[in-house]
Amino acid sequence: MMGDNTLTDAVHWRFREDSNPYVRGLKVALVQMAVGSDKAKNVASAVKQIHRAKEAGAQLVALPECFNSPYGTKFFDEYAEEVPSGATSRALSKAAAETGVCVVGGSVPERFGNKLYNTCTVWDGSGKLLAQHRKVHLFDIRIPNKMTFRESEVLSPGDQITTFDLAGIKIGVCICYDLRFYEMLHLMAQEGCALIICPAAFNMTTGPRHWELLARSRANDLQLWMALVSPARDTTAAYVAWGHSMLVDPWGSVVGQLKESEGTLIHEVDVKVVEEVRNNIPVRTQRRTDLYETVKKFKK
Ligand SMILES: NC(=O)CC(=O)C(=O)O
Repeated sequence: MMGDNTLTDAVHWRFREDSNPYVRGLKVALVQMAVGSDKAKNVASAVKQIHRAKEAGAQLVALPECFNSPYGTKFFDEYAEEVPSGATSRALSKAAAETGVCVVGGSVPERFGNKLYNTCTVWDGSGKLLAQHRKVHLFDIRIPNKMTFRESEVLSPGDQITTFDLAGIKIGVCICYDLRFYEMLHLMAQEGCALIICPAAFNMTTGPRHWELLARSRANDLQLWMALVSPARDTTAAYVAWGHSMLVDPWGSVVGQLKESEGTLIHEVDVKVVEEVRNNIPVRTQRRTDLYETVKKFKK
């Protein structure tokens, strides 16, 4: 029997023939929004998009990295807020409670004591803070004649690996540069994640080279769904985001992708595909850990 069962106010699972925990679908919305210099306007736009995604049937709505602030080290201090008492946190919590959807709040510059972090907050459908991820790997790179960026000049790195549970589906969160660190995402897969959500703002140098490559590689290697959410491209900004928010299935296939302008990608994440791929290609049980063991444990 197929039918709709309501387990919580926030999440409506679509159950199919059996009670296998992987036999579930979750409708996700990836909001590729324009981000400008007006913080209140950015937050209002995010709230509006959460409501619109809910109307379109989304059960989980994800926003991009730095959705309330321009992306750049010179902006973080000015735009930073405390979590969860700041205005942006309060707006996301309210939007989640009003719509009953889970909100993965991209990221915001977070002030904590005298430190700043690049932080993603996750809100359940009652508006409660479900998880908080501080970008673990700061974006410090130097590509001669192309770009230099040093988040560590102003930000501190997080020291937690973040996963949360949404009515039985384990979901991991990483932020942008974190995506390049296979070991951390491997641990999320090992912990049972079926989906990893990555709010991210790649740029015009690394975006065309690595964005899709990394999304598909992680999905394929870890045999799970990968959702990457970027701000829309603004060619007048100090840092020009690549855009191209995308959803990749556990086969490594891109099932949906936006272009560079504003838009929302809505798609069902079928958790059953995770099990299917892992059964069909059982690399998880075929590792030669007698020869190598690079990823060992999940430190809480
Ligand atoms: N902005 C980032 O954190 C990462 C990025 O743009 C890249 O890895 O490329």
